[in-house]
Amino acid sequence: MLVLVINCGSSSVKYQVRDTAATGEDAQVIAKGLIENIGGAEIPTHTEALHIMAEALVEPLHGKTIDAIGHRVVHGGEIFSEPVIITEDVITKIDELSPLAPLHNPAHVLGIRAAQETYPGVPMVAVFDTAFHGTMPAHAYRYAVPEDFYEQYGVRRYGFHGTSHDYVTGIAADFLGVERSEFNGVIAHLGNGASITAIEKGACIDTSMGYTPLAGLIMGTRSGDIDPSALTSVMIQNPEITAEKMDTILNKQSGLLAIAGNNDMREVVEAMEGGDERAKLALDMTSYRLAKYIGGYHVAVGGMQALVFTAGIGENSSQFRELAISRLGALGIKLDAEANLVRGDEPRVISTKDSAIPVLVVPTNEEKAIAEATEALTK
Ligand SMILES: Nc1ncnc2c1ncn2[C@@H]1O[C@H](COP(=O)(O)OP(=O)(O)O)[C@@H](O)[C@H]1O
Ligand SMILES: CC(=O)OP(=O)(O)O
Ligand SMILES: [Mg+2]
Repeated sequence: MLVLVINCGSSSVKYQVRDTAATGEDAQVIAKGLIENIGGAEIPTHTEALHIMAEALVEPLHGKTIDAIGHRVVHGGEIFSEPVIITEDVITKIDELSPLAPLHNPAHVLGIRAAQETYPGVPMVAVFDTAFHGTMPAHAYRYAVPEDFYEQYGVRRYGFHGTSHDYVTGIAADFLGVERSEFNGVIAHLGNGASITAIEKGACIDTSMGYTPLAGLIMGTRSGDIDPSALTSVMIQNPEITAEKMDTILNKQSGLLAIAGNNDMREVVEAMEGGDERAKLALDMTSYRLAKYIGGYHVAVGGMQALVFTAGIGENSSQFRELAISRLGALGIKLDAEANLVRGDEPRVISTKDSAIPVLVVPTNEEKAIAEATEALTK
């Protein structure tokens, strides 16, 4: 089956056409691309972006047609606990969840509408980042604020990157030769956005992102956890900082960017190695925060059988992994410095044989997971 996977961001569209029947990643990926700067003069809306994508796909498709389209949707609220066929009602609900993911959901709706125009009649599926986290118990997802916040505004922890955490959990259990339903682990998805998930018996019982993808770990441009009173205090002292401005500051002008002056992990590591103090502080803060979460989730899952790194930084930055793992001595975790330098697309162990808990690197593949979910609902 030929599945077009679309990940519509606010100003970009990432896409892949995958042949789910082919064997191996290289054979499955028929075409992929990234269209940026939507909203500018050349590509004013998602409709034009999808036209550009459709044009770019004509040649690699060789006259074959797309059988189904899978859309990554960041927020499914409490409504969607698994992938669904997209209907008018589903689009309305994704739109209604926009206050919970103002950067993401409105773009998804535009992308779905544009895909309907560009590929009329092709069945479409929405795959939600939040869905995998639906198994969290109330003591993990509730916040200790008045009941009304939850009842009226849906204020609770939802969690994100679920497609990745789910996929990586399955691969890690397989790799360790453990039944997924018996697997307890901690998965660190470290990309531009970063989140960590506590896995008990193969399911999510806690995760670091919250009501929005701002919470938890320190990320490229997002602050992660911060005392909310600090923000209200700053806003009271400086009324020019409106709620909208504060939201932008915390999501786009914080994290590594705020402390190190750069949000690209490669460049921050390079700067630290060159003696840059700001870069060093930023990496110390980021790895310390991560290590605290790992310790906490080790307790939450009743003792992890493995710690797993994935996504852009988790898969590629041996330096950042080393910084984080060097803080985990209390858990008896020991890094194998040589294994940590090995690169590749396969799951691998980066801890020593006598490490109390194995540490793995497992490459994620959200597009593959979305294509498979789309196929399952449309074939
Ligand atoms: N070779 C590498 N070494 C260190 N960091 C890397 C490397 N490749 C990518 N990264 C980092 O991965 C992050 C992007 O991760 P990715 O999972 O692609 O994010 P997203 O999907 O959210 O755009 C960036 O911080 C980038 O610096
Ligand atoms: C939900 C989220 O943080 O997504 P991304 O990592 O793609 O920004
Ligand atoms: Mg990502």
